[in-house]
Amino acid sequence: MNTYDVIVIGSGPAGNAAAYGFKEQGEKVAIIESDLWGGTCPNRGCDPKKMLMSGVEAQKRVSTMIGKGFKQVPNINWEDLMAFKRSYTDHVPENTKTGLDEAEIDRYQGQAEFVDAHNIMANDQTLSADQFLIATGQRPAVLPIDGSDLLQSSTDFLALEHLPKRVAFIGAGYIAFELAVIANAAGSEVHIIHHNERPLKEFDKELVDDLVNHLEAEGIHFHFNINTKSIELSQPNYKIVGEGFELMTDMVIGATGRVPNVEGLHLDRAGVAFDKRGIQVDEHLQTTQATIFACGDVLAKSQPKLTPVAGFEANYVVQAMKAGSTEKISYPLIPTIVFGDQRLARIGVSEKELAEHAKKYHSQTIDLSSWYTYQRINDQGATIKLVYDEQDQIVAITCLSQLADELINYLLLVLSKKMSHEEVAKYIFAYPSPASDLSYFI
Ligand SMILES: Cc1cc2nc3c(=O)[nH]c(=O)nc-3n(C[C@H](O)[C@H](O)[C@H](O)COP(=O)(O)OP(=O)(O)OC[C@H]3O[C@@H](n4cnc5c(N)ncnc54)[C@H](O)[C@@H]3O)c2cc1C
Ligand SMILES: NC(=O)c1ccc[n+]([C@@H]2O[C@H](COP(=O)([O-])OP(=O)(O)OC[C@H]3O[C@@H](n4cnc5c(N)ncnc54)[C@H](O)[C@@H]3O)[C@@H](O)[C@H]2O)c1
Repeated sequence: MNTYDVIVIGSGPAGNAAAYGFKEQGEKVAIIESDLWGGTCPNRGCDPKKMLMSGVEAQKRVSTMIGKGFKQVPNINWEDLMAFKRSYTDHVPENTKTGLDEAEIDRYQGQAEFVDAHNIMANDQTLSADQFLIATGQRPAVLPIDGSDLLQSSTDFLALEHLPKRVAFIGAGYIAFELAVIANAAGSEVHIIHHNERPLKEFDKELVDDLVNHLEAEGIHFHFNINTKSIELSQPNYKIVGEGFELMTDMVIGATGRVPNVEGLHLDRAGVAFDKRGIQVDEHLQTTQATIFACGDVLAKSQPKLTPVAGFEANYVVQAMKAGSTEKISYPLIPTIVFGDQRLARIGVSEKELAEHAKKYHSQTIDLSSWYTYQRINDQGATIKLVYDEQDQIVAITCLSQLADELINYLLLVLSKKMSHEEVAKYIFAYPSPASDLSYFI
């Protein structure tokens, strides 16, 4: 039987980063992956989505300049854009494997199943280790409705050879917004069906409403307060049925969240507790079994499920597992972005906290469209909202603009370092750029 110091389960951003970390610490390490090496982010998540989004960004930059030197909005050729995406994704599993091999981290392909707290099976082989790290991520949730087998997922969308004429998304979170923008820009008729009237509920309502208005003007159809009851196959199309609602479409994407990959692991045999949100861990990312830790999307934790969060936890857990005991994990500020031609980005105290203690906070919304940074790119929807506490300290910021993804990272540094206006004003930022506006916000 092959024996290791540590076995990592899952080769996504969490597991892969941790495996290298253990190796650098001089441990004998193995990693088990049941599907594509590299995990969700580079194969069927962030990275392929952003490759497709780059086509949208190029198109939308021209469309905001119509009448200002440009006459025509360019069409997106889906097949070519997909080939561009594949030029990256096709190499991810092989490159991931090569990297692990070069680092002398043993790889096993197969669904990992615990035998007990020190032994695991992968592809009929039993492996043993002193410690395990579970980093098995999440998969798309499937709505429990009639015809749920007809639902497709973000994974299917990101691999579409040909774009259907009509696409409907059920759910109005990150995935629906981002993929809807891509499909709409590439020429599909796009519908987003949501069960209440509050899409993207982790983001500021005022700016979400602005984003919805912008996307409606771009041609995306929103249907709020629709409880989807069933999906029917109406060859060759699909009929989505809700109360007093029917919609014909060519593809239905379920985008109602993601669920942790825990079932196949036989966690009960290893004494690892979990619930429907994921694996339970303490503040050292240790599970209910002392020798088994977990990190990344599979955790039952409230931190957003994002690639940089998975990487942060991986770095932490390598130290925690090696040292036996370290300080509790302490998360820095975590910025989040909904990508699109208009990007919605936020940082700081959660919308839930702001709503629950509304009296403690006050805010200011600034229309940035006439600021030179945004005027020069004709970004007419550019807005920033700053939320302050009773001491007038900034506690949360939401921005909506073509440059929000850049701006939020500068604001992350300013907020993390608790920089005052005077401190920000000491720096000379390159002009004109989103950074050169910083001292006017802070
Ligand atoms: C469409 C989409 C877009 C996204 N966009 C962004 C974005 O723009 N920015 C961002 O920060 N995040 C984004 N995310 C989230 C990001 O992809 C995840 O947060 C990140 O991949 C989590 O990493 P992980 O290693 O925890 O899990 P994963 O990347 O999911 O990796 C887990 C791995 O474990 C494997 N596995 C599962 N069970 C077993 C088992 N029993 N045995 C062996 N292996 C197993 C899986 O096959 C998988 O490869 C996006 C996600 C999706 C779906
Ligand atoms: N840009 C990014 O960072 C990015 C992009 C994509 C995905 N992600 C990650 O992937 C996760 C999953 O994304 P997601 O969009 O699937 O989940 P999500 O949790 O962001 O959104 C799911 C949405 O579906 C709605 N919903 C739930 N049940 C419904 C029903 N029966 N009918 C209609 N709507 C329903 C919810 O109210 C919610 O708005 C995200 O939370 C995030 O962690 C991140």
